[in-house]
Amino acid sequence: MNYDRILIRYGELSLKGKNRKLFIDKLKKNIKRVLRDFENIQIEASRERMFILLNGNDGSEIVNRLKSIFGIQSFSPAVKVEKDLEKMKETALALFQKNYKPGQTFKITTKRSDKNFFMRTNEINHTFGSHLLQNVEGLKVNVKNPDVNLLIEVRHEAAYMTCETIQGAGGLPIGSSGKAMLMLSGGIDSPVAGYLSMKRGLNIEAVHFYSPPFTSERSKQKVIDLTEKLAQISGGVTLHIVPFTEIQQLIQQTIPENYSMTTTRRLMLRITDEIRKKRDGLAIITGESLGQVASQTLESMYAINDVTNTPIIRPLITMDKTEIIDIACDIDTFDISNRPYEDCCTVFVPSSPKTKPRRDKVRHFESNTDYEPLIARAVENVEKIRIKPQSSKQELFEDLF
Ligand SMILES: Nc1ncnc2c1ncn2[C@@H]1O[C@H](COP(=O)(O)OP(=O)(O)OP(=O)(O)O)[C@@H](O)[C@H]1O
Repeated sequence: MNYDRILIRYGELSLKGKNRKLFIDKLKKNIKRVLRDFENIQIEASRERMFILLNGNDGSEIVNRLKSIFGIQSFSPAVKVEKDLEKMKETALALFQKNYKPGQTFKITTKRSDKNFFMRTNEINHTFGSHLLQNVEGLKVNVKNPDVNLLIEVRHEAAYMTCETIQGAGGLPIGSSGKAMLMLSGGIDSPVAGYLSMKRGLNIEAVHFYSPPFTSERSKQKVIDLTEKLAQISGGVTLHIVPFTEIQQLIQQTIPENYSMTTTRRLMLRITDEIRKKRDGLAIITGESLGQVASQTLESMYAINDVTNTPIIRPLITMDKTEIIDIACDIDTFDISNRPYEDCCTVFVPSSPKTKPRRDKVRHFESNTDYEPLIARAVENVEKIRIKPQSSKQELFEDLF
């Protein structure tokens, strides 16, 4: 008895009332994209469940790819069976024998969403439990901590059976919450902020400020590689590389040193906002975490945020560095972020930046310079790169199929 499909549970989508259809459509589209190289799979979606019909394809690789798709709470390789008691028993036994090793314990868990099915949940558990006990020698039940949990879902159209439930990535399907611009430095934090935003359904485009010759090709490559990691999750990310040298040099000449970082951040935000407008985004994402460095005190954020009314999303704002690093390791960006190449902000960092800059002061310092033409020029000269994921790696789950 081999699994012939994958049953997908939506998780949080079930809370979304009227938007449900939109979310399910997005999820279906995202799954299709991730599995586009599997030629004859079929995806069937209903309000409660989605099914991927394998039609002879490699299930282990499909399982592997599904693990990182947002909007999936959990999923199971499964078999579909007609709601005929004898056929169900036969299938349950065959499936169990395939997944059980002598000496292991088991239990049956039934989900009966077809309320017209002639047996109730407990009755199904008992009937199938007895059937397995009668047919598998030495088998024992363990309700609390079984080695094998045979799940039976009795649905309207058929019953489904599985011995595996795999944790999904959770969250909402990418694209279901709209588009936002991620300010992506070469550091540890901003890729994590991008990942968490995608997890809540945001489609992201990345914006990176680059100051050659003070920052090298290798620092640019680092940001491309980080974007590639994010693209692996979403299927593709547009990266906007903003030439920033001219503006940074002007800031050095016109702004008192201890306020130069505040102005730098304000100009980055203004430019990102201009790119956002052109790209129809609705928010800006940063990797800021409260109190982490001088630019991330509340006073600093207040002075920097002054330049725009656009929502600024800061997914890491309350997180500790260790928590951020754990996620960076999970999403495989930590080692890239740790490459020792300079960022435009580290090159121009003042020796003692103001940790509590005042908004009126920074406005005053900037009032002597017309930044508009420089901002327009930077936006005009943005280098736009569409970054696609590399082909995904195959790991784990071979033995399920
Ligand atoms: N060169 C850059 N290009 C684009 N965004 C940047 C750049 N430098 C900083 N940012 C944005 O500003 C945020 C705060 O940057 P800062 O250097 O103060 O903090 P950080 O803790 O080092 O963040 P990160 O680890 O993301 O670099 C970053 O998370 C990022 O969103």
